Amino acid sequence: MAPNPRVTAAFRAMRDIGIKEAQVKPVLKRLLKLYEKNWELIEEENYRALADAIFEEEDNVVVEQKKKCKSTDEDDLEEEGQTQDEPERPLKRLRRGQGGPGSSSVNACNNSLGGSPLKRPKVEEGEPPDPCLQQRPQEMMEKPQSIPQHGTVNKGKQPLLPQIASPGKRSMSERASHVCIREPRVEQGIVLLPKQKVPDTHLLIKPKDEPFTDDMFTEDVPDYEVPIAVIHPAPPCKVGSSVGNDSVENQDGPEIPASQSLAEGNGIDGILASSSERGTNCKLATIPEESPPTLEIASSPLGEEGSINISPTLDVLKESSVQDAGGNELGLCMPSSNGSVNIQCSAEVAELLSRLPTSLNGLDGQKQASKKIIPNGYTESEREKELEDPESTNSRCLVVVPQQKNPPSDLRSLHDVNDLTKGEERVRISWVNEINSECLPSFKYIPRNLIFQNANVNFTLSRIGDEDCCSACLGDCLSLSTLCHCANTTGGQFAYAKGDLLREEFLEECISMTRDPQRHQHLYCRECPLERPRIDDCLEPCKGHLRRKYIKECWSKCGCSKNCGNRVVQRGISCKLQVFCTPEGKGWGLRTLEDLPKGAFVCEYVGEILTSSELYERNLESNNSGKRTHSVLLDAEWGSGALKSEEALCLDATFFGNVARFINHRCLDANLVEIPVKVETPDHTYYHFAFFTTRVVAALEELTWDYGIDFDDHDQPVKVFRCLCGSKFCRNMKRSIRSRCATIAR
Ligand SMILES: C[S@@+](CC[C@H](N)C(=O)[O-])C[C@H]1O[C@@H](n2cnc3c(N)ncnc32)[C@H](O)[C@@H]1O
Repeated sequence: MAPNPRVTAAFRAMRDIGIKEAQVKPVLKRLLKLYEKNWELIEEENYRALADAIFEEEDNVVVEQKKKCKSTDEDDLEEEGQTQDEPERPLKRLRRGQGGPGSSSVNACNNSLGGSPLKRPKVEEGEPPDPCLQQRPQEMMEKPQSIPQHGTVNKGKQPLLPQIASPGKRSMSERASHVCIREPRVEQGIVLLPKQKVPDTHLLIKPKDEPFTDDMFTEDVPDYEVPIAVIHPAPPCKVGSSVGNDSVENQDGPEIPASQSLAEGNGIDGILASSSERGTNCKLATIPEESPPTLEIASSPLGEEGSINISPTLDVLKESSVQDAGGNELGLCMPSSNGSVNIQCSAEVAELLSRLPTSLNGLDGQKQASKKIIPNGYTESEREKELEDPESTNSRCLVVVPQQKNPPSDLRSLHDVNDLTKGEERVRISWVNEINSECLPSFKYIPRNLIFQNANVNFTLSRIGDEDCCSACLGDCLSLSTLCHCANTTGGQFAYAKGDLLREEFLEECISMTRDPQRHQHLYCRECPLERPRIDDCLEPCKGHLRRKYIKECWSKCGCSKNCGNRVVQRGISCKLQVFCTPEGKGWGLRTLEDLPKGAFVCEYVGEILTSSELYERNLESNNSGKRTHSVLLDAEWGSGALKSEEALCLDATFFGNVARFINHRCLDANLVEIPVKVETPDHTYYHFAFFTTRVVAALEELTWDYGIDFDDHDQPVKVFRCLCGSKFCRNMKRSIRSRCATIAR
């Protein structure tokens, strides 16, 4: 009998992700029985249910084997070490927890299974982390403190990376706003080694465990969490098209005249009202065919419509098309009175748009060349002044935002399709929606972090000692025969090699920290800012912080030139990027329009600098109003014991941010890695959060980073989105089968 083509296809799909037929067969049989031969359930999402079930099965085998392997000795650890050295095996991170004494037996068991992908380490509750891999709190703290007992008090959660903070509620919508949750669950039988968690700094009341249910897969609930950035403030009408993006040196620096944005006028364009208006509430004008070639564009911050005449006829708008850098046809989202519509637009139209009055196209910053700006945004004169007068520092890199808790809800903005940065960056960054009629969410584009209010970020020159700068250097520090002081932070070598790329060795170390944090040192705070007393006034022990590698760039006090090879992040974005609507349903994403080499700087995560308390307050407010925030916790060098709760800093890009707010998550094998960068201050609490490529990235590839979410963590304070990253190492895959089985069992 001829083999059932559906069976053959299933085998093929599994083979593609490295699963053998022998493994597939029994599971497939069981699934068919379970689903009453409903093949659709098995086939959808590229056999996700099948893959999940196979992994589930493997896990069960691991548990079984683990019981038998309790007595495994240190040889197993060595064996694991070898396994972890395998090149390009990004699933390492999924084995987190391996390597400790308590886990060695597990490793042996896992290894004996032949290293099937997507294996999750099983960890014994209460087992301590590997002393070789972690620096104990006793060693790190001024006063000794007992090691947090994982799986007991601490529940094994340990923050590892700068994370995105979470709000206090757990409704699905609120969960969407918290991107980087590194909080792997601790469950019976799971080894507790350095954990990935984004501790919930901002919760007064810690939500109870909430098991995953199938609710997120039902019809009445969005299939995945609606992206934060898309949901929050409602968009005004926007012109949505792209003509690719030109790389333009912005000679004028970041200063943009108040007149340039369509929505400017109230000082904080980009901040919109309610999230519910998103996507449907664009104030758009329908243009009947016979109507004159005038496009009505809602342009005022308050929503009044400003009328601008554009010469092309509607026919041009409707019949032509514009192509992006990849030659794809691009849609142009034009105004209409009954909602946003996608109209094909010609390159001429796109060109016309770029020739709109500068007050409308946001590009007039480029025409003003009155001041000479050095790449980090300082004018020469400002820099000189800063050197003369230490008190006058901080002037450019950080600006104190006028007090403004939440932006007024009646302000609107347009994002220029040719350059959503409005000339704030050295390059233009376009945006395009080839999928639907959604416009970009509203936010104010800022190229550098801004202090919101209370963040204690101190840039005074006097705090930078001679050992922290290279005042005697000239030109390019990377070309010097002897290394200058600025290489000290990075172990006597600069992080960068020639050509603005990271040194391979340095980059690999950073990638390893992200993908396999258990192998790296952790620090423990005496009083962890993330564990500040909540409602019960009881300070929980620190769960540990990954001691990350830093880049330390030359800065204002250094004598080298602005083109010094050790100044990369501070010069800003230089590659061609584009924000686009992802076809997979992840909302907006960021892609490169040119090939990028490995180790290249892409962009920083820019936002408002808040203390964790401020973010906490903001999240509370947001939760009440249904808005969302997305934020990154700056915790790369905590653990000295000196950091107080209110000093813990975060970046929130919800209202003010740059392109990084559009970077989506990808499990494990993301093409970007985040690295802390010190530019203006030796402070450990503040640094830049910069993204570099982990490999060569081809033009038009989406740029992604691993938020560090543990999709299996039932104890996570927020319900994370349903991951659509498409990685074969996706940590979210297993969830779907569980919820399906739960549904069927009911
Ligand atoms: C920082 S935003 C990234 C940009 C976002 N896609 C947007 O449209 O603004 C994070 C949100 O994007 C969505 N997202 C990111 N990565 C995703 C993924 N792998 N699968 C599904 N949704 C994802 C989630 O809704 C998440 O809360």
